[in-house]
Amino acid sequence: SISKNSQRPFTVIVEGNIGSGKTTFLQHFNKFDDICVLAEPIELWRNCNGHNLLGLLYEDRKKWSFTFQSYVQLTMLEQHTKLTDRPIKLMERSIYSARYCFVEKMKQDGLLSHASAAVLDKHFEWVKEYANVGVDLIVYLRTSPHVVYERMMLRNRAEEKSVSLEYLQALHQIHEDWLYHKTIFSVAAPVLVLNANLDKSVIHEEYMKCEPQILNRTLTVHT
Ligand SMILES: Cc1cc2cn([C@H]3C[C@H](O)[C@@H](CO)O3)c(=O)nc2[nH]1
Repeated sequence: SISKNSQRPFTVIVEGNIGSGKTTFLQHFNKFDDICVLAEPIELWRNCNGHNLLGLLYEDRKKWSFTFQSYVQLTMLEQHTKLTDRPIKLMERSIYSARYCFVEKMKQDGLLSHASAAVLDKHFEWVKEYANVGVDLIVYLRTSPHVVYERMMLRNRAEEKSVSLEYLQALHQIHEDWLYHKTIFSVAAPVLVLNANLDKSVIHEEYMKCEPQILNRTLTVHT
């Protein structure tokens, strides 16, 4: 039988810490007509019917974590299932990093009650089972917490003023356990690890290394 994935484009997700260069990576691949590039829908999180959920999150994590992650999960589901006539879809983050990195961290920090986490988990499990959210390749922009902390401070995103080095270190460790050591959650697809500590002046050579894998149009029917 034709599986639910047969209509899906070759789907690549780019994962990494805050400040790991995901936007720069996506921009590098914008030039290919075959690729539908989907940046993280941060503007939706900044304006949900006029509410800046991202701002609220960083003002009071305990109060807004559930609200924020609920909306993130919906917007990422929208991106996963967004139709495109292009053979390849390249997404910044995913429904997987939402659950395995950010929700996980909020659970660890007690910012999500067990009840709230259970509701997010039920929603995630349903989506994984019944929605078209399959992935074919994960690009892991691997960085050191000190490097991304510097970049985050330089980028100076208003809402992120309160983000600490400790938070980035914890988020880094969760990404490492998930995508490098593969010791915590299931990994949805093969992982390509890039050294994303490299300076902007040479990082494009590192990105070019994975062009063959990303531009590869597997003709296999997804089973
Ligand atoms: C999927 C997903 C992305 C994402 C981003 N964020 C935060 C980290 C950054 O400060 C900002 C933009 O990535 O949003 C989050 O708290 N939870 C998330 N879940």
